[in-house]
Amino acid sequence: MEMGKMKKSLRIKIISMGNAEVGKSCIIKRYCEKRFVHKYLATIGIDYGVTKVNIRDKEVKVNIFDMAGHPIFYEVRNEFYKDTQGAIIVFDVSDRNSFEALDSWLLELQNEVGNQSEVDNIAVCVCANKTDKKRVVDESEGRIWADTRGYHYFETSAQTGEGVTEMFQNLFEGVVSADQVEAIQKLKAARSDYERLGVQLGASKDEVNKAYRKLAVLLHPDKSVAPGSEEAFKLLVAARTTLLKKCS
Ligand SMILES: Nc1nc2c(ncn2[C@@H]2O[C@H](COP(=O)(O)OP(=O)(O)OP(=O)(O)O)[C@@H](O)[C@H]2O)c(=O)[nH]1
Repeated sequence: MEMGKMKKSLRIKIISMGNAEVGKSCIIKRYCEKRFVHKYLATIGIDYGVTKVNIRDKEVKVNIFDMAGHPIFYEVRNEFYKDTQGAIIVFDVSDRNSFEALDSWLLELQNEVGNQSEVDNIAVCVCANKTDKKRVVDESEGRIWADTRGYHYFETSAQTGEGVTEMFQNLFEGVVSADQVEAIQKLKAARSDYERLGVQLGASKDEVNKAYRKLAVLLHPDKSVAPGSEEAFKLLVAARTTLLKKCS
């Protein structure tokens, strides 16, 4: 079989958070349009969809878990936080309660993910939605909330489309850097340890170590949340070990 055909496409997991009726589903639908495969799992209060996006020329599959915002669905939502790489946290600019609820959504995220370093690795975009409506929460208030927590802030309207594409693009780029994507794909597709490290046959110890370090910085599981980086890192370590043995 041709190697190229065996390459798995990259996958990322995104969730939506925010009070009921703030417009989470509408934002997602607006973005995904015709490419959105929509399955409503009514009994568990979650909408699940898959879309494909290009992040700087790399095709990435995005699994979107659209959470029901109503408190009664908490027991259903909580199991979907695991392994999340990106999150949109939405409030409605015409509803102050939904803005004031943002901290409790963050708390839910922290509680469910558990590990703080994992939480820190999640790319988060704050959406001030329904900007087409009469607002009661100013842009400056929303922006300050997001900035003080280190999140990107976007003003969106699922109705007019304002800010939606820009917000998702930013989110995806926050999850997967182009260099990481490329390094993972190359490592997985490579057919020899030399190819994995990108060194010539008969490379010296120094060359092997140098090539290893360059890739390890990108792929170390503590640093990379790009999908597949853990597996790629293992391949990298194994390739280096084998080649170093050959050098001595
Ligand atoms: N004017 C206006 N209405 C919006 C906008 N986005 C969503 N809505 C409306 O707000 C309501 C709720 O939208 P949904 O997307 O279903 O809200 P949700 O956050 O997914 O709600 P839950 O699934 O209950 O958590 C719908 O009636 C939408 O038509 C927007 O940008 N502008």
